[in-house]
Amino acid sequence: MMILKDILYKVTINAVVGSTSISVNKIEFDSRQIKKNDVFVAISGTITDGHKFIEKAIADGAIAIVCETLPKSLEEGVTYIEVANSNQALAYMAANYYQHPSENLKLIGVTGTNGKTTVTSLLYQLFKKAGYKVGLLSTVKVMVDDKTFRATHTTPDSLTINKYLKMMNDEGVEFCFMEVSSHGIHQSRTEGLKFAGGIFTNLSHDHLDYHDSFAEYRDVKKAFFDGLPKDAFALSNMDDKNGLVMLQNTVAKKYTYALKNYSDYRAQILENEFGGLLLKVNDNELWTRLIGSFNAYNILAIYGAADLLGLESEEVLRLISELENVSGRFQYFISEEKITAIVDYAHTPDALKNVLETINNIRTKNEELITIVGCGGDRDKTKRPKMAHIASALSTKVIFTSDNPRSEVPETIIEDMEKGVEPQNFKKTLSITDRKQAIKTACQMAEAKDIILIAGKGHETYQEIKGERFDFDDYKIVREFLKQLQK
Ligand SMILES: CC(=O)N[C@H]1[C@@H](OP(=O)(O)OP(=O)(O)OC[C@H]2O[C@@H](n3ccc(=O)[nH]c3=O)[C@H](O)[C@@H]2O)O[C@H](CO)[C@@H](O)[C@@H]1O[C@H](C)C(=O)N[C@@H](C)C(=O)N[C@H](CCC(=O)O)C(=O)O
Ligand SMILES: Nc1ncnc2c1ncn2[C@@H]1O[C@H](COP(=O)(O)OP(=O)(O)OP(=O)(O)O)[C@@H](O)[C@H]1O
Repeated sequence: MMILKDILYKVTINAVVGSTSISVNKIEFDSRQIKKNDVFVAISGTITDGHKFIEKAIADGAIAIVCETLPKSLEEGVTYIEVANSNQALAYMAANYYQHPSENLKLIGVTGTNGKTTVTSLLYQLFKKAGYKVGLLSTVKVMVDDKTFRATHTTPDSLTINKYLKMMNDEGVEFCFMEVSSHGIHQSRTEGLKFAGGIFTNLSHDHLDYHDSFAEYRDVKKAFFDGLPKDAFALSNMDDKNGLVMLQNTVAKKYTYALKNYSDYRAQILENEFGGLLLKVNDNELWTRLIGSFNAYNILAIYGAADLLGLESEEVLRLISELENVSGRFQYFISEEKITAIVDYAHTPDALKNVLETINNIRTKNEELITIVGCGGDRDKTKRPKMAHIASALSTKVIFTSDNPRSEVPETIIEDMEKGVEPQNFKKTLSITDRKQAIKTACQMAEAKDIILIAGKGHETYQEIKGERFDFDDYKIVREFLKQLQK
């Protein structure tokens, strides 16, 4: 139980009806979760409006309502708080309710289009190896030191974030690495948190189904850096054309990393092969099992962050060489028949291009590259032809297939993709709606030394069709087919 007044600290309040000295049990923003003496925060969402459920919340026991517009008729005995922004109010209320857990550890936020999961997960691994108690809030999973929890979002809602951070406090966690998505920033999920550092990976075409324009998407990311406190660090990628923009208005201490441009943390790729990367980082040689030039950026960001967080440079170099790739991120194996199968989460044009270029830089001319790729339903349609264009231009064969069609007809998504294929590349492409069948066909087509890339789903273990999730694991399926095909 907490006093409502205390939970409202720092919330921008327009009007109060009733007493704020009442005891409330917990905070909820979903009327379906309301129990007796809870406070209900009404949020106007993308599908519906929480304000429609105020009456229901009261009927189910809510004792206080936080909303942007007061209902026409007010219930006796219920406290109403009119706020400027419910999402923001929720974020401050969550931090107050859980006693500001972000202030009791070093919280590092990683934002950008690609690389968030890789950078946060590797930082988690690195700090664990260095002997610390560590937390992780990522798309793949949430870790409270050694305890694993299922992730529902890249950046969960503010109540969930604070709940996990409080658990981390209770476990004695010193560092927490969290992914900060543009949806998360836009919906104020990270507001009221005290960050000790922010890392920018890169910015490319993504989420234009949600944000109105690229400029808005960029400014949302920038807002995260604008909000960092003075004693935090802001570490940005100078090889990305928006790297400087991120640092423009922040009061945090600014640091940079790059492969091509002048920066605080610099790297040069000395070797790039299927076994890993050899880098020269600020005059030291660094070996990593991670593959591909984009991972040189991730490694550099990790190196910089570890340095800024006080880890000793030599130890960091040693520990980085022990890091394992994140599940579903360039996860690969080589079959008995010497066919290489790679599963990668690349589901944006940029990420797909990176992965394909990485493979093409490593493979020889007589090794074929068969790519299996699809695009999600109910999401940004403009990336469909772009991804098909990239896949068909950079592979020897391509199979277009389904990737979480959701409420859409999968064949229509594939047709949208096919529009991006240039005429001279048509003969390389094939469309097989059923993803399992597409993987099987690729396995049958492949010969020794060929490479199969299955892009888009990475660590996901389901296929989402018409609101239902069916078991589906690219890595498991390709392994089984390649095993069956062994002669
Ligand atoms: C588009 C989007 O971001 N939606 C998020 C948003 O929900 P919403 O705005 O759609 O909510 P809504 O359904 O309109 O409902 C409005 C309000 O009414 C309430 N309600 C609703 C029904 C009811 O009976 N009673 C009730 O009180 C809801 O609890 C909500 O508070 O707020 C919810 C609570 O925080 C999120 O769970 C939800 O994420 C949905 C599930 C989602 O898919 N989000 C994705 C797009 C997302 O956030 N992705 C990013 C990463 C993307 C990436 O980088 O790939 C992420 O950080 O995960
Ligand atoms: N620094 C990078 N630059 C470009 N591409 C990258 C980078 N790091 C990873 N990728 C590619 O993007 C894919 C997604 O990587 P990762 O999961 O780390 O990104 P993310 O930002 O967490 O994306 P999401 O929020 O959608 O999970 C990887 O599988 C890889 O192909």
